[in-house]
Amino acid sequence: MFRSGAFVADHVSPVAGEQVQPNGVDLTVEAVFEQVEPGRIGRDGKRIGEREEIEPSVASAPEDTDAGVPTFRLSPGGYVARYGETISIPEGHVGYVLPRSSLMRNSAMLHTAVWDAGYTGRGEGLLEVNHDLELERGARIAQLVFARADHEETYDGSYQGENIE
Ligand SMILES: O=c1ccn([C@H]2C[C@H](O)[C@@H](COP(=O)(O)OP(=O)(O)OP(=O)(O)O)O2)c(=O)[nH]1
Repeated sequence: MFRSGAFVADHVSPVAGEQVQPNGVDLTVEAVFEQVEPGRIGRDGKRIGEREEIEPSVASAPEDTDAGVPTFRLSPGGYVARYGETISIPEGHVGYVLPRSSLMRNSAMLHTAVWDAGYTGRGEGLLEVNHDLELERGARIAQLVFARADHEETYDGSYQGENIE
């Protein structure tokens, strides 16, 4: 059974009222990276390839609708997007992040994996861009939902506590 958005919101920080949806909490994009070196997935262990952070630009022309708002201007390619919220998956639950459909409607997609019980961090997703895309920093790109789930242990992997200042 999936939990309510109000329940999910208790495990997301920071969260504004407008991010809380009936069945989950909207996540925003805080940073975007482009991988520049090979990574490796081994039978034991893995190495995450080096990345470069994409700098958002700020339009200053008064006629621009996004004047003053840092905006990632992305050409087609694969990017790693970091969410703006710290997420904690409570025991007895599993998390899923689903993309906002407006991304798909703009020929982009957010690919995500399983969020384990016990994980805390500011996680990441793979942003696939198939057509030039302007993404304002802080824009909502995804929704986090929680389902009740049995588990033996809690998450204790290398991403525990990632990206928390
Ligand atoms: O789209 C996702 C899915 C998960 N996570 C976080 C939460 C999850 O608990 C953690 C680890 O995910 P997973 O277990 O799939 O990664 P792994 O490659 O198996 O890492 P590890 O070896 O640490 O288990 O990463 C994300 O940031 N983004």
